[in-house]
Amino acid sequence: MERKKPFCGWFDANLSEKGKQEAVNAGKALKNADYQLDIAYTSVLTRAQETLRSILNETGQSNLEVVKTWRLNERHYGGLTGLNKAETAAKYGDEQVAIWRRSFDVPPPPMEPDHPYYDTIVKDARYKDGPAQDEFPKFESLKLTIERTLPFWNDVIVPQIKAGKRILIAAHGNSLRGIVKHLDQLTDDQIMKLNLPTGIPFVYTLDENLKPIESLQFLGDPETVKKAMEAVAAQGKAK
Ligand SMILES: O=C(O)[C@H](O)COP(=O)(O)O
Repeated sequence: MERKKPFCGWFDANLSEKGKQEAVNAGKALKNADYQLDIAYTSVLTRAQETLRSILNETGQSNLEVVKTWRLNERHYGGLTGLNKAETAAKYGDEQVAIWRRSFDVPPPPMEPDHPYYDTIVKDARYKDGPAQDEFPKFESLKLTIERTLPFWNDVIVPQIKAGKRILIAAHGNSLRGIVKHLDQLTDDQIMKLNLPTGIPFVYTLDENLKPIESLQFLGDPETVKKAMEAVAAQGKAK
């Protein structure tokens, strides 16, 4: 197991070598399933954009229209940003880290102006069109993440789906958990137990009322998906 995972949140980390390989594999899985796409959405963070680029290369659709928005960013991990997850668990306990990572509405501690990444993030030119400085997050729970992701889903993505477009979203564990919670109408308790695996695409086919015809379907064999979910969950354990 990899032991060096930091909380990234809005820190603009590059993909690891493993992440790059996972992105290629995700692209192959979509190609094998023969998905044709009309438009793609991603966050303003490099790791999601790199993932999307690899996927589109693999599927032979590198010219696809791509829309980037901070509203699909990973949740803002506040004062935990940059800290090693396993070391944080050793210091504060597995239970506290599980609350910070997966509780629905308990946010991590805030990112204060003396945090090493505060200026890098707040002053980053990619946020010039939003969020506004007085609304710029210092931390986000899943609840707060959903509050900024869902308006984009409803106002921008839903009209495209209604127009018959087939869409791809390359985003992050927690911004995607928000969309899954919304689509599958999961309770606050149910979403706490869901760890989305990295690098394994999942598919929704929606009916005319935008309700999933089937809930969350992964493009991977069940054993691989289960192991990948367990690996994500284990990142927050001291041992
Ligand atoms: O930003 C991060 O650190 C990860 O993308 C998601 O982290 P989590 O699985 O600990 O919530």
